Amino acid sequence: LSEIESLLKFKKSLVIGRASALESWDRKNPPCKWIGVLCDKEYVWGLRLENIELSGSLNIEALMGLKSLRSLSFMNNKFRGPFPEFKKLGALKSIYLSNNQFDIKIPNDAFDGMGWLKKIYLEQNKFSGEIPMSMAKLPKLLELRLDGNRFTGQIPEFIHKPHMLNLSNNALAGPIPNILSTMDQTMFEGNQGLCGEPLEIKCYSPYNLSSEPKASSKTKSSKVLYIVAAVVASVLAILIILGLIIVLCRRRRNKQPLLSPEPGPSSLQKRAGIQESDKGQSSCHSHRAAKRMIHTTKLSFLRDDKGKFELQDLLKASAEILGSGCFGASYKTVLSNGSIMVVKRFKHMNNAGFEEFQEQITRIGRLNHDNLLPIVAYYYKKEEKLFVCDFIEKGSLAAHLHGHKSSGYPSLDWPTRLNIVKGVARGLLYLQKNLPSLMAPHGHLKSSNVLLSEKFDPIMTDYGLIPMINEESAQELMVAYKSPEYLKQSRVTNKTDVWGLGVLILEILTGKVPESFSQSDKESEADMANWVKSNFKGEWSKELFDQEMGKTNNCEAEILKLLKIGLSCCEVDVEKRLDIREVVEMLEDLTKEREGDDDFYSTYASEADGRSSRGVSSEGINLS
Ligand SMILES: Nc1ncnc2c1ncn2[C@@H]1O[C@H](COP(=O)(O)OP(=O)(O)OP(=O)(O)O)[C@@H](O)[C@H]1O
Repeated sequence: LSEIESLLKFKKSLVIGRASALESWDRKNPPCKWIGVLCDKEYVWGLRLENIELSGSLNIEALMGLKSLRSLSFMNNKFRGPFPEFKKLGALKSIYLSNNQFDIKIPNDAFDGMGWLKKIYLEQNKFSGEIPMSMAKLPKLLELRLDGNRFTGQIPEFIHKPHMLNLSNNALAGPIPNILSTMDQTMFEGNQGLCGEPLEIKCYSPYNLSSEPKASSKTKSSKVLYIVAAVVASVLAILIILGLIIVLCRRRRNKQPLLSPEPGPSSLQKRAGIQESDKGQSSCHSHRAAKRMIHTTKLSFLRDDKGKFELQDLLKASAEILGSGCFGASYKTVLSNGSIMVVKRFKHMNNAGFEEFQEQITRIGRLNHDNLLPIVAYYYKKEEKLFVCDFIEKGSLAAHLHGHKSSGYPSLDWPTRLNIVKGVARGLLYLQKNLPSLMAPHGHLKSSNVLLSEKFDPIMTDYGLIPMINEESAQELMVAYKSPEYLKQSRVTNKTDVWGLGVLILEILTGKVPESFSQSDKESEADMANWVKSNFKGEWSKELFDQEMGKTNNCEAEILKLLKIGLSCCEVDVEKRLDIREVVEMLEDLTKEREGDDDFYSTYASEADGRSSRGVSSEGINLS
């Protein structure tokens, strides 16, 4: 078959959700002009069909006519069904199937004979069963992502250590093979049964016995022990479930409502139009129903340092609207115990079912970092989600940069701005390490989602939400999907948050609103970088930088360095863009020369007119 015939045959096996997505796949155009077909010297070397709601089957056999084919990407689609027969394409170097709906076991020999395969991305599907042995035996494997699936059993012995491996959030058990023991521990997190280095969980019998080749009698006894342990665990689990069901049924019989009777519309209720939930009318036939009932009628707490309060307390409290974003409005409410909380109401959040939602929110709830605002509690109902968190008095970075005159706060000075950038970068690095299953662990970084603490340290909100937001709304509303890689190649990568940070740096330095550069082709934030690039002549210029920054106090060299870091973060080519670890290091280096100069802030304070806290008044402007 010619390349055209092969591709058209392959297309026939696809069901295309977005009707016009493959319109260009037509005989009248050469295949190298077709959408998603990547060519090198007129030969097809890759297919990149991402984010176009593809389903149906992947007719790998049809692609055998493409002799130069090396890379296949079908990420972010709706494929399911049998595992594609990639091994028929022995010269493939990379396979991307992330974020699809595969819910099958991968045959053990699925990768046999794929001697050139370097990259396998299968994360965020529902693959089950054991990790295939043929995968662990690939001689050139460099990058492997299997996170966010349902793989079970032990990790096979890899014949060599991949550069990048992510097995987090599966159901793997047993000892981590020695060869992988020096990898980052986050790559194994979220697997209940794994033990050994790099996790801080010691392997006890039976797994520590089976980690090395053993005499057959030992293997047998470890198997027996394992079976006994599994039986005991199952019996215990059944007893706990039965106990829970009995407790819930008794509660119901005693007619103890989970929510007290509604006294009439309350303030938050009135303002937000929040409906009271089903009041637990469901029967308690199963544990699952019981569990769901709890979560549809009560607030679920992720932290307990705020004391417990009920949904009713929130609904009764007086509420003030803080603002409305793309996903809904945020309200400030004062509880009867005096705590001031913010309730954010989320629309467009039905991407994940109840269990997936809960998994993701639990992951977010485990995070703990000074530059991340924790979610205190949440309320789940199919059509409505509420997130509750602390009220941050000083409000958002956006308000301080673009509306400080009306907010009554002085404008932000240079050291404060630099401190904000550093904190945001550290927070992003932490997110990347701790939510490794997400391509863009923040995904929605913008100045209104950076709040400022009492000491003007940044506290980020609205992170980790991508898996929960409806796909179409995410593509329309979330910052990550406005990145050049999404607009040009329909992909979000693990450097997408870096691009968001770059835009934030440019916003902080220029005082310009990124959205004001919006064009009809929607490449708004990339245009802000272009604007800076075309106005930056490599040296200090009064026009480029925010006049509200006040005196720059001989820090021009540092400011210029930060601008260059910001521009490197906005590099359109993802490969050339810095990664977040590099950005953090560069930011730490930026002020190395004045390290140990504890007087920096105070000197600054004394020289900046009218500076209160860590801001300067606009009268102090003196950009030299
Ligand atoms: N915990 C909080 N404390 C103080 N102000 C907050 C808090 N959470 C949000 N805000 C502010 O409330 C306003 C509305 O926030 P909200 O998150 O609803 O929308 P947004 O950030 O403008 O957009 P998006 O919905 O895209 O995140 C913003 O100005 C935000 O900075």
